[in-house]
Amino acid sequence: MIFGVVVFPGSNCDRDVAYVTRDIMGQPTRMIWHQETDITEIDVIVLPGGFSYGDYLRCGAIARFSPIMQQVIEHANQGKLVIGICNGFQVLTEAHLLPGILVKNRDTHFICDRLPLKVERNDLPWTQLYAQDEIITLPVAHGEGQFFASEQTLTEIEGNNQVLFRYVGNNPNGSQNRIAGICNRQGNVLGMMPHPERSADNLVGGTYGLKLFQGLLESVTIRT
Ligand SMILES: NC(=O)CC[C@H](N)C(=O)O
Repeated sequence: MIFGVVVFPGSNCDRDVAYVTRDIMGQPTRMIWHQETDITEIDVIVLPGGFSYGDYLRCGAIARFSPIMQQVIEHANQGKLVIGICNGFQVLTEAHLLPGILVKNRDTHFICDRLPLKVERNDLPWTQLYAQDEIITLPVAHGEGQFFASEQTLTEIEGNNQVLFRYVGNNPNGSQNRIAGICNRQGNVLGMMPHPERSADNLVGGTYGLKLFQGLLESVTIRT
C-alpha cells in the first residue's frame, strides 16, 4: 500500500505520519509537495497537521487552493482513501470534501492534551481494528478545533452515522455533539482533530493511533 503525505508550506506533522507508515509499518510512503499534480500511484492520501500558510485567513482556507487539492478531490471521488488530521481536517472541510467547519476553540486558547475518545463505528477501514464503542486516548493540539455545522447538516451527519470519533468526558473545544472526527457519506474520506500519528510508538505514550493506519492495510479502496 502506497501512502502519500501532502506537504503544504507550514505543515509540521508530515514527518510524524511518514515515521508511522514508512518506519513503523514498513509501507512505501511518498512525501508530496503541494504543487505536485501526479499522484496516480498513491493508495492513501494523508493531509497532515500543522499550520499551512500560517493559519492566515482561516486554518486550511489557503491550502485548499494548492494545486494538489484537485488531485485529492479526484482521488476521493474515485472512492479511494483520504485522511485529514487536524490541519488536514480543516483543509478537507474548506475543500468541501467533508461537511461542517472548524472554528476557534470555545475557550479561545490553544489546547495541547491527551484525551479520551469513543470509537462510534468500526465498519470502515479507518476503525476496523477497534472494538465498537471502544474508548481510546489520542493527543490533541489545536487552536481551531471546534466542529460546527448547521442544524440540518448536523442532523444529516448523525443520521448517516458519519461520526467516527467523539470526545468523552470533557468537551475540550466546544464541538457540537462532541464531534472529534467525521467521514463523508461514502466513508472513504476521514477528518479528525486528534492525532493518531502521534500515538503509534510506546516510547511516546501509547499506540492507539497505530491501529487506524494498520486497519488500512486490509482494504485499499471501498466502493461508493
Ligand atoms: N496541529 C494542528 O494541525 C493545528 C491545526 C491548526 N493550526 C490549529 O491550531 O487549529
